[in-house]
Amino acid sequence: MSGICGQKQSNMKISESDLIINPDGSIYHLNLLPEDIAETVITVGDPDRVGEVSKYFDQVELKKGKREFITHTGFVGKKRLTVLSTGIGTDNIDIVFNELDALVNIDFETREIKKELTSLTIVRIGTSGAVQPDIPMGTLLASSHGLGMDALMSYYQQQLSGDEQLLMNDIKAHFGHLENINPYLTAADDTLLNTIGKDMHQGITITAPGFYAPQGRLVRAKNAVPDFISLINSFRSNRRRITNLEMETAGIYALAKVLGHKALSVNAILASRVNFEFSSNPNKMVEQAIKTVLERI
Ligand SMILES: O=P(O)(O)O[C@H]1O[C@H](CO)[C@@H](O)[C@H]1O
Ligand SMILES: O=c1cc[nH]c(=O)[nH]1
Repeated sequence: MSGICGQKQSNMKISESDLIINPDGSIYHLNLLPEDIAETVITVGDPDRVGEVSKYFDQVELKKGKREFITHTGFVGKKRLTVLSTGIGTDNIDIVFNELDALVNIDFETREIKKELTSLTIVRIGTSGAVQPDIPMGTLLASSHGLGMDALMSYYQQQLSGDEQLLMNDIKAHFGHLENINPYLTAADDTLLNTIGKDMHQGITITAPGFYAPQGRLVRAKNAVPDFISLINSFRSNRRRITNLEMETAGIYALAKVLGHKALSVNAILASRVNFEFSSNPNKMVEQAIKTVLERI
């Protein structure tokens, strides 16, 4: 088929260069067939964490992978679950979320958008650093919002709710002097936040486009934004505050909403950036996060 360029419409075929399907019928990067994924998906950053989640499955029906994208699908009791690694960063989230959505919402035979769309439930189990002194290492934190400091959502159309817009106004006022950063904001799925995230610490998670200077770390290269952690942890909007830093949540929340999926990010806090501490036993904290999410999902 020759390529149809431009914006996709629901009655148009999506071209072979916009949506790449491998010769075996699988989606380009994830290497998955539509039937390979469950409607509830756990994402993790680290490919090695996929097995740490699926070891709790009662039955594993599928293990596939390509590059950093490792997928296991199986059952916990009667519930079918997929766990999938995204690797690091929102550039990978762009790939994972567009391809997960294509697996459920595009007919791979006709290359058309399906008439009935499926809304996936997607829960990230990640690691993160806290920026508030009362959030110690070992905390399990559910992100009420993802605040992206990367560029991903400069390339997508996004509509904010009234609440998101009010919070965004305060964010723009606080961070407006950082001329090269164009922040974006999306709330968690409310139901997931109040079920899986219930009784967890909750707060705004900043998603950074890097681990070092973009998270206020100073090793040898000089930082362009001085006192970044103080700038972050002094932000307030009514009773809302920024609680932690990592590298995927904002992209996940924003693309999930754009594509009609439900998302929550649960963070095992491995670092306290204000107390200059990093966990000596990160695996134990991640294990706790995995068990808690699997009990509640
Ligand atoms: O442990 P994961 O899920 O990868 O999450 C965090 O750890 C990585 C950085 O070390 C980034 O991906 C960050 O978001
Ligand atoms: O400080 C931290 C810890 C884990 N992951 C991050 O991105 N930052």
